[in-house]
Amino acid sequence: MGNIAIHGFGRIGRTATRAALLKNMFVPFSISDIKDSKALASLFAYDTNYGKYPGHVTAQSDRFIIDNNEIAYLNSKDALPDWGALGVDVVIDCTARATTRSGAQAHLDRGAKKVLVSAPSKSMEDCDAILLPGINLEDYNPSQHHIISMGSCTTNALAPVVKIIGEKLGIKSGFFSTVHAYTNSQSLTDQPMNAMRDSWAAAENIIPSSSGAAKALKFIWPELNITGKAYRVPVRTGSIVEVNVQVEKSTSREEVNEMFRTAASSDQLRGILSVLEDEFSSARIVGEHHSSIIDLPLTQVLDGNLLSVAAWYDNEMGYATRLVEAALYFSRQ
Ligand SMILES: NC(=O)c1ccc[n+]([C@@H]2O[C@H](COP(=O)([O-])OP(=O)(O)OC[C@H]3O[C@@H](n4cnc5c(N)ncnc54)[C@H](O)[C@@H]3O)[C@@H](O)[C@H]2O)c1
Repeated sequence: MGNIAIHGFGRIGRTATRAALLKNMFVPFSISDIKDSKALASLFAYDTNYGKYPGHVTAQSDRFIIDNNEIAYLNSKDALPDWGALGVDVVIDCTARATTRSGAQAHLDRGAKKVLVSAPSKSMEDCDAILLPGINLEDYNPSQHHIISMGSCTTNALAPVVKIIGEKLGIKSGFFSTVHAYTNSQSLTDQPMNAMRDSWAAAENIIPSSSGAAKALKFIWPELNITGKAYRVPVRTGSIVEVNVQVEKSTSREEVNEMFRTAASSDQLRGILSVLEDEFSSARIVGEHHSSIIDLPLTQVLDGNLLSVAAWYDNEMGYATRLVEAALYFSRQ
């Protein structure tokens, strides 16, 4: 297995590290950020969304000690780490700065072999592939794919839904809307932001927003005719995407729900897709490692061909778990 580095130790970087360590997947070779290591260690140890890390966490200026693992801390305020000299193979970029090709290429120029971007790239030209666990990870081509985007948390929640409905019933066209927790890209109180709607207080508003999920899905299924948007709402994590599609083949609510039950226990989607039989709210899925959790009681079918399906996802933990699984996969190829 090659060395994996976490670059950007914010919500996704810390949650990915927690998932990698607690699921015994790997110990990151290094963690890098531009902030103080002690502050970052404190945030890792005591997390508002996931509670106290169940182990020992301390920091010095150049390292974290988590459990019995010493993990190098590289402050990259002035320059990116020299990945080649360090022997790092896969950099998971969780800073939002690698969504352009030049931002991601900077890691390759510093000697990394692969960059895994924790977001949708700005355009198809800004990455070599969009690869999602359970969907198309096996399309990874080590000689061609060096900058890999894993899409967004919403992409990963939507993809199993689109895959199953597409394969079993055929999708003519459709819309999705995700009701999404707020994130650090929004404002705590009102202030002008680049995206106008982000200018209003995140914990006090329902904020319509764009979603890059449809664009990322088109990389996987170029013929897919789906588009959608997001509504950012005042929860700290935990989101739900509703997909409304017209299907080719007439179906029933019972048939659709049975399709998802079967898919959730399939080899390809076990651990990625799950189903809820009972009625819950978003608190139910906070901390879940599955990245697409179908709320079966919400499934609706109108006139046989108009279908509505809702999938929950912990936008942090579900996505971060897929991210470390993907990084591990690339590091082993
Ligand atoms: N939060 C979510 O629910 C979520 C889900 C999926 C994907 N994402 C994506 O993941 C990325 C990170 O999101 P986040 O919510 O973790 O953001 P965040 O603001 O919590 O974390 C970003 C981290 O990157 C660090 N950073 C900034 N510039 C840096 C630099 N030049 N070098 C090193 N570190 C730097 C920051 O100090 C911070 O710790 C974004 O692209 C976001 O779209 C977020």
